[in-house]
Amino acid sequence: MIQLEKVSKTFGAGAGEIHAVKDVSLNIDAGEIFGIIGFSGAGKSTLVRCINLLERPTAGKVLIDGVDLMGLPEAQLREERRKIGMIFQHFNLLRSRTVYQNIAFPLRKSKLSKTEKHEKILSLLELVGLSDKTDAYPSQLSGGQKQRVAIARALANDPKVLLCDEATSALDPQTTKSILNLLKKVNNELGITIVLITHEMAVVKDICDRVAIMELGYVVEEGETADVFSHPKEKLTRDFMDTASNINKIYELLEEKHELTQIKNGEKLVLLTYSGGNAGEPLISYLAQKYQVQANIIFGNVDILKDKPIGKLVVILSGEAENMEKALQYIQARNVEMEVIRG
Ligand SMILES: Nc1ncnc2c1ncn2[C@@H]1O[C@H](COP(=O)(O)OP(=O)(O)OP(=O)(O)O)[C@@H](O)[C@H]1O
Repeated sequence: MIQLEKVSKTFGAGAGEIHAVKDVSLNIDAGEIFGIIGFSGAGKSTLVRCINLLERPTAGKVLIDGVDLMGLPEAQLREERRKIGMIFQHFNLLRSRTVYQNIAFPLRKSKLSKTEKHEKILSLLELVGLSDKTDAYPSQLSGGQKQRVAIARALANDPKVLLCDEATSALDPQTTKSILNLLKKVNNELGITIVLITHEMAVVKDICDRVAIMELGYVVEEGETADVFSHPKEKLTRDFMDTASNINKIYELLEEKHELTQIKNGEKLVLLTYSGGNAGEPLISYLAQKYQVQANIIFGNVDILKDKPIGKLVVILSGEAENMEKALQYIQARNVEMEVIRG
């Protein structure tokens, strides 16, 4: 549905040249929720703005349903753009207009009759749960309510795609959750493809089917959300995963040489990462039964990524040297990732 082919975007020229997006190729399928994650300055906003040509790529191609947007004359491009709605971090509502008028705004050039427009606006208000705020002004609304108005406005022209530029970054965690639920509903009930960019792992974890990770203008890793985060190839991906779990706490304890992390001669402190079915519990009892290797759990965390559990356990393993060796081999054969932190 959305194809980006070797898209690059450069700002400025000469010594001040900034390569915001470099050689990015992505295929986003119809009906999916696709996340683009990266730290500030990675190029996410620029890339997402290239999808509707709010930024014109310096090189590469943008195709929507096979139509090459960069080859279109202005009038036709405007038409194609109506298929792509967009919402922003700071909502961008018209402050001097009511909720109703904000949603009506993109319909001013629509071919719908006055009654059809009115009905459309009422149904959008119902969809986003703001039927009782028709005549309110943006200043009278909470952040979450403002974003709901922005979503209704973005859906007014029945787009096929909704681009979300840090749409929940200005919201508290509970409001974020409710906006993400609304986006899921929009995706499920209206079949709209959603591309969202965020620096928050929690957002990706909750709703993205697939994800791309950006760094310095490049997409450095991409794939199904649970796969990418259960077997991260890049350090950056691992860092994102860690921001959403308590795993960093264990690294702090290690740094402090906390007594929990102290090991005796012959012991090993290991981090086990498992995903999907290969849960930690039977593994640990098996190590004791079969190899007489004891596992003392000092930290545990389970994340649910798009319905798939990803667990992390930090354990101290102790036992006879020969048995330990076999136990470690067994762990790896079980497809549980193992990192020896100490020992
Ligand atoms: N219009 C512009 N003119 C010049 N440089 C720009 C412009 N827009 C973005 N940049 C630069 O391009 C780089 C990528 O910025 P971009 O906003 O795309 O990153 P981001 O990952 O979305 O970060 P953030 O979340 O902080 O917005 C940055 O170095 C930024 O300063």
